[in-house]
Amino acid sequence: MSEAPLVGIIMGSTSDWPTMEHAARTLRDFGVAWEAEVVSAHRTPDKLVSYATEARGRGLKCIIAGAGGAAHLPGMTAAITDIPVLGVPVESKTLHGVDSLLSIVQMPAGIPTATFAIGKAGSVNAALFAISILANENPELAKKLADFRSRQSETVKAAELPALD
Ligand SMILES: Nc1c(C(=O)O)ncn1[C@@H]1O[C@H](COP(=O)(O)O)[C@@H](O)[C@H]1O
Repeated sequence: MSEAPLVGIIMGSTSDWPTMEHAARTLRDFGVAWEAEVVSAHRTPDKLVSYATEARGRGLKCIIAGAGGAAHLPGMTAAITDIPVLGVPVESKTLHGVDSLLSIVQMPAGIPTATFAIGKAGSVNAALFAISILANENPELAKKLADFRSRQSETVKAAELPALD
């Protein structure tokens, strides 16, 4: 039997998966149980309501929501559930994700929605942020996060710049 997911990854369209899979890969690398689904505030509003309403009861500790363009999904999810919602602006073709970023970040006071960088960096960081939320109550996960950070530092310190021609 597979473990019950602790982190839900939702996205407005299958076209967001090349961005959002980085969140899934990061969670998988840390051994955190996750699930991923397409849920759209615009195209499947009833599915959004049921997903967000049931999230806490199903044991999800936070939701990573990625969307592009008029990216209402993260904010609308946060409007329905009070578990943390981490928004990832997906890079759009016409406005390069600035539209997505501004749609997610400018929430009215009272409905907080965390907002990450546009694209892959935001997707990875949303997952690392979810891991740090879970690590508050899970010392084993906290140790994995600390080890990840020190490995990352060592890699950067050991990096060498190319010689000039
Ligand atoms: N921003 C939203 C929402 C929403 O916020 O509910 N639903 C779909 N979308 C976005 O529309 C873009 C284009 O979608 P298609 O590629 O399916 O046309 C995607 O980036 C998706 O996140």
